[in-house]
Amino acid sequence: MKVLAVINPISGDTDKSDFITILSSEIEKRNGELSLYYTSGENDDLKLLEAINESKPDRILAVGGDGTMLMVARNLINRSQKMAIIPMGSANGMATELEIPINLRDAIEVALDSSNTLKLDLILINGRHYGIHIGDVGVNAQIVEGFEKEGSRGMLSYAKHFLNALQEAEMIKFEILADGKTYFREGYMLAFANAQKYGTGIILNPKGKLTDGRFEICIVKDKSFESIISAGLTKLSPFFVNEDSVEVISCKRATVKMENSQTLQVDGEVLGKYTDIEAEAVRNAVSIIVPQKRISLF
Ligand SMILES: Nc1ncnc2c1ncn2[C@@H]1O[C@H](COP(=O)(O)OP(=O)(O)OP(=O)(O)O)[C@@H](O)[C@H]1O
Repeated sequence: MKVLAVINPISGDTDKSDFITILSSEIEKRNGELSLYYTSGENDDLKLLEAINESKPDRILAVGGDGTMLMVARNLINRSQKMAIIPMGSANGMATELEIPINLRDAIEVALDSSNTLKLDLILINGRHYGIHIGDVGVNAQIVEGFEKEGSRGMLSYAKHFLNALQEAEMIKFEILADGKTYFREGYMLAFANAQKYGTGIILNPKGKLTDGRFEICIVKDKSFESIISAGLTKLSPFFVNEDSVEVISCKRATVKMENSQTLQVDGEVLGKYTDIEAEAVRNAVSIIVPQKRISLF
């Protein structure tokens, strides 16, 4: 078995050298071959494709957070290689969602030995940005933006920006065209959700399925949303955003228009400010290795 590990050296602010030692020895035990690609944050898409063409791996391990996972996933669309996730980010939303173990040895075992794969949908935003997890405008995008500007990482800093952004949150008017139907709505945020929850464990979209060829537009409408502060701080107990404060529209394709341009974040990356956002589900775009036995069924 040929394995390419795509490693984000800075994700989660953790050193990856112990992990690489364990991974090398586990691959050696299985008579496999390991190649490493370290992300630089510059031109990684192109360089990763070169690394894949050179090492011709059977499995590709995304070692980092959701951002690293998305970078690997979007480069595997229409390719035969399967990807696995080693959760080593500051928030590992997709790993949690897919029930990938947080314990590194267990995650390595799944990545190397499981034959169970899911064909995951992606969301294509404005025709050129892929998302795998959750993208949004409004209060959460402002937190991510503040977080990025400060150049800080980690949950505490996230919580600080969370509080600032919540205090300044404004109602935004949305004109939504989803699968041919028009909706006029107002809310503190609007999310394009492929998955159910954020990396913090906040469940935004309880009906989300990663493999159904659809995504959900979730409009958060009231300030009871403030209660998610506690969930943002603890990371421990999953918190359901009050059902009455979120409207969920399930669709395959949507356009959202806003009066004033709003910051858009997708999977933790700020893409810029937009007044118009188009989103489209890309069905079964990438094969992801998941544990042999999973509790929830997708
Ligand atoms: N060598 C590097 N130096 C600086 N940034 C990098 C490097 N490699 C990747 N990146 C950046 O790391 C980000 C992805 O991080 P990822 O989501 O995997 O981990 P994370 O710790 O969860 O991140 P975050 O702290 O943003 O939540 C991308 O913005 C990418 O451009």
